[in-house]
Amino acid sequence: MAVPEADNVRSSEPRTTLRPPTAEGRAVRTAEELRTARRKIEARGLDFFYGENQALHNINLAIPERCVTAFIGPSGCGKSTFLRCINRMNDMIEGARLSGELVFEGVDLYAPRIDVVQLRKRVGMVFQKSNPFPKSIFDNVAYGPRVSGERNKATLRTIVERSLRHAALWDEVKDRLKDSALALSGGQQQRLCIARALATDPEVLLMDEPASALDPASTSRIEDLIDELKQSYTIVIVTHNMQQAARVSDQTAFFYQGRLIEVGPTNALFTNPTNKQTEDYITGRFG
Ligand SMILES: Nc1ncnc2c1ncn2[C@@H]1O[C@H](COP(=O)(O)OP(=O)(O)OP(=O)(O)O)[C@@H](O)[C@H]1O
Repeated sequence: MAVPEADNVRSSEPRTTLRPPTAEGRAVRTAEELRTARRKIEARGLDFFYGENQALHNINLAIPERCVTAFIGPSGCGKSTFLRCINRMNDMIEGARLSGELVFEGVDLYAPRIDVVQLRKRVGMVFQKSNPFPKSIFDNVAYGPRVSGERNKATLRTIVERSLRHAALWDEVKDRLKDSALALSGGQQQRLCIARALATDPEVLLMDEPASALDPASTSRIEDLIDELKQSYTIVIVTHNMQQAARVSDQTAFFYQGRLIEVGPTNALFTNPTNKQTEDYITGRFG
């Protein structure tokens, strides 16, 4: 079955055949490029616990710089938990505990001297449900820089325009920056949230099912945007939509029951998985 061009296939749809990704029009990194890319983030023997419950087991995974890495796997397998380890969002959960190493640019993210506020500036996050603040479009994007102490109006205007352009939203909103962000469509709100995440000039963008609440046209725009953004940012995306993973990512990691079962170049993983569980999942035998 061919991959539909701009659909929004839900995980509940039957997946009956192995589908190669449509690389058409997208700058997919080759296996060699992935292999030689700088390792932006690397998990080494990472275990993660919610109290007594171990959610991640001995994860060893390198995330290459300026590439898109997709996390796939059935519900509850630990994709979001791992994503949230990268910006230490799990820190806020009582009883949560991590062991092993999670290295960002050569530094262990869980070392005692790490400044978590600084880390979250370098690692932006976009959630499944767009969550603009009940403020103007401008103030949403300017929020992060203002919190960081930026007061110069001209600088803020420059940052807002640059971020909205990067998020492919500028042309749609440039004449109504003072309007409420809540008046934007769902797809526009999600791109606004991406602009807000970009405004603090992060190096990494974490996206937890960023398009799952969007219509097909908005989904397609977000996917195009991801493809553009990877020229400048390292992107990690959690998705239930395997066709989306195939379309947007360079590397795919398959998780199952808290374990990383297989990781590899997306094209290879979808066309020729080395692990039986991966094959069963991507062909829809479970999930
Ligand atoms: N805040 C939490 N407190 C306790 N347990 C949690 C918490 N968040 C997740 N878990 C548990 O950790 C395991 C992994 O959950 P996680 O949300 O990371 O999986 P997932 O693969 O992202 O799932 P989904 O695709 O449904 O979002 C599950 O057993 C889940 O119940």
